[in-house]
Amino acid sequence: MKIYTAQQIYDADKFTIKKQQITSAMLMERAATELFNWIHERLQGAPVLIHIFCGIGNNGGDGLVLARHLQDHGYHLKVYIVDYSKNRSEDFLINLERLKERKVWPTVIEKGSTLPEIGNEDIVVEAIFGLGLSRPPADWVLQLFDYLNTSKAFKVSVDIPSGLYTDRVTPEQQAVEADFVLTFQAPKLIFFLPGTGKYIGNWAALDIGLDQEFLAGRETTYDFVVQSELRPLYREREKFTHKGTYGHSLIIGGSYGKIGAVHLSARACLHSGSGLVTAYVPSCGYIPLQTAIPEIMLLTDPAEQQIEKLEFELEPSVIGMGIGMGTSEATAEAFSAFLKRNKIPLVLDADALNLLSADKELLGDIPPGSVLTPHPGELKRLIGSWEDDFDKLEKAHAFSKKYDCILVIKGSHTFTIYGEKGYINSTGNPGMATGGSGDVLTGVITALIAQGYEPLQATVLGVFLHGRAGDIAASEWGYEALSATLIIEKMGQAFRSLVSEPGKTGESKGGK
Ligand SMILES: NC(=O)C1=CN([C@@H]2O[C@H](COP(=O)(O)OP(=O)(O)OC[C@H]3O[C@@H](n4cnc5c(N)ncnc54)[C@H](OP(=O)(O)O)[C@@H]3O)[C@@H](O)[C@H]2O)[C@@H](O)CC1
Ligand SMILES: [K+]
Repeated sequence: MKIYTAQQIYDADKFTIKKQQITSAMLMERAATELFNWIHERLQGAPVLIHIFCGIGNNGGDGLVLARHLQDHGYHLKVYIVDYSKNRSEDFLINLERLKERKVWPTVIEKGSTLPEIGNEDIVVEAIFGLGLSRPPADWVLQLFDYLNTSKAFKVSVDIPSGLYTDRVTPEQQAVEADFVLTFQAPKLIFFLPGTGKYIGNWAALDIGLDQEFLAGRETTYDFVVQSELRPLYREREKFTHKGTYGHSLIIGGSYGKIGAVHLSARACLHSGSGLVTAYVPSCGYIPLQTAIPEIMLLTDPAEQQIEKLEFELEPSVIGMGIGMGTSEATAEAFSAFLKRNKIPLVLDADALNLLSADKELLGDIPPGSVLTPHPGELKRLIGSWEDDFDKLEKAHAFSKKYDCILVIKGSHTFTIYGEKGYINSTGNPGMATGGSGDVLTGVITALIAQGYEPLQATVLGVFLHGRAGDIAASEWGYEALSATLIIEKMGQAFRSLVSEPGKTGESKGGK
């Protein structure tokens, strides 16, 4: 699902109006009717009080159309005009008249107005600012946002939470904290970034009939990856194949006290379809791993407690490395010498990333197309600190281009960055913020590369499947009890869900 910029949406809006020979007021009618349908389907005429706060632009116009439909269907409502500018849009004015024709007279809220009482059981719909916010709102408007935020009423934002920009974060950012955002046509990038996503409890994208051909022809930087896009990538197994068909993964890592990380990664790799899995660990890992996972093979470093040599004859299809490896001087030396010799594709995680951050010259030695999977702390060490999420993305793209690597920015919505493009994951849940979850992801991506998926496909698919497995596990265990082992146990179901379940599109969890 492409993520369009505000300008691309405005362009699609104009194009659609021209091609379909409709007026902009008709498009607004269509958009706001979708809003109404969505709300009406859920409320079914319930006698709840709905407060609709409208701005004076087209976002406010949407609010007015919604108010008219709600009125026509007998809902209880109070409508307010947040009068932050005298520059009313044409379609706002048209719909204000239409509302007045129905004897609904909105209350004007301006600087110094007493704000309306909002009951805990009421519903607030806010259509104050949409894509058009271009400068900081006046203080009294910010106070209104605060007032809405302190209310316990369920808050729905139209298109985006008022106060958020679509292309930047400001340090003093103040916005409506929406329980639900009903957004037009496609989700916006800010829904998925930690700094702005926290204003969005949940969201749904409403199809307002913008021209599909025009939209499909737009180049976008980001894609919100949904199941229907991944299904064609998935390669079903054929009958006359053998374990050699599905590659040989080598998982390198572990140190005294952290052999479990390799256990998780290797087991995840095994359960994600790698034909063969070998682990390379310090000697102390031999017995526990051999006992715990009989399906894998083991190579051991001559050193007992940490990796110090990193030499082996094996020629695997791909290597996943760094998990639980430690960053001692001896390990760092072995790692650096290994990178100079190695030509095999790499998936680098944890301490491999920390060693790369400590000696950035090593980045020149990683094979092109390698996958790096940092969590936020590791990312900061790799690309340097950032001012806000937009700055972070810019730095991540630059890093990916400079070292020709795939960067996985782990988070509530994991971003996979490769060159100019970014892929936003749609699966996963807060229960997955647990030790070992990242080790599992490394194993999953490694397994997919071993099976012949291109590294970028393997990463995007692996991140999705890892999150899906976590979602399946969470539905059984809840967030608190979720563990990395439970995620691995659901990998099979995650793969199966790709082919057996219709993909959910257009609606998702937010960042709260
Ligand atoms: N495109 C589509 O596909 C469709 C779009 N639709 C809807 O239109 C919405 C976009 O509407 P919009 O462009 O009129 O902008 P909106 O967010 O209502 O802001 C109003 C105006 O406020 C102004 N302004 C800005 N900052 C300010 C500030 N701090 N303090 C004071 N004033 C400020 C600024 O005008 P300015 O003063 O800069 O001339 C701005 O234009 C979109 O989110 C969606 O809901 C649907 O109806 C149909 C399909
Ligand atoms: K809004």
